[in-house]
Amino acid sequence: MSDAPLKLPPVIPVAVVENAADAVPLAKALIAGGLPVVEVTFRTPAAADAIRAIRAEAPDALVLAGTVLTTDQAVQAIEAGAQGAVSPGTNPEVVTVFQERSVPFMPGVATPTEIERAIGLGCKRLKFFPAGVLGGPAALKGISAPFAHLGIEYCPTGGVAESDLAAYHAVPGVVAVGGSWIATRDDITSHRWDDITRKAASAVSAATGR
Ligand SMILES: O=C[C@H](O)COP(=O)(O)O
Ligand SMILES: CC(=O)C(=O)O
Repeated sequence: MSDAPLKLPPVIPVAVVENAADAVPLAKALIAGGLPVVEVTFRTPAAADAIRAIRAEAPDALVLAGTVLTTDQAVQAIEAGAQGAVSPGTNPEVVTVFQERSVPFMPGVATPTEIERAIGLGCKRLKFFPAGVLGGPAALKGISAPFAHLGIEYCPTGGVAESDLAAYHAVPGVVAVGGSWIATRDDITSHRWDDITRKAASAVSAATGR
């Protein structure tokens, strides 16, 4: 992220929340699985309210805003209490909003040129997206190698399965890995909280080897 680094758990569940009332049970299900973090994407109108509800009622969870594509969404995310944010790409205006308010932000990158550009904007933690179709851990290892001496950190996301976690975490600079399989849109709308807890615990175990 571009500002003070957040302490991130090894896996970041990426969530699409249709109904803000589902946000707190979702966060509590993840916490119960040992994964006190959720990325609430701005892909639904409920995102800001969902973030606000989690901050108020499940304060043990780290709440990130995801799919922040515009400066308006960046401001909404910050005002709702997001403790960090993520985008699929790098929009300099969005980067500036988060930097001016000292909220950690991970812009998305897919190429060495994009990494250089993000570094030039002052970002030190980057989302590698969409990691799977870009070539997975081997691609991230190769693309990130020339920047290793700069201490750039990565959160690969997109097309990740639990079975990939160990390989991604073995890539230098990887601090967390994101994915939607732990709490799918359907899991959330169907209130499958026990399934989410189980998948969160399994992901932590796969990522940490414990
Ligand atoms: O960052 C957001 C992505 O949609 C997560 O990708 P995924 O659904 O392939 O896990
Ligand atoms: C895909 C992605 O990076 C996001 O939704 O934030």
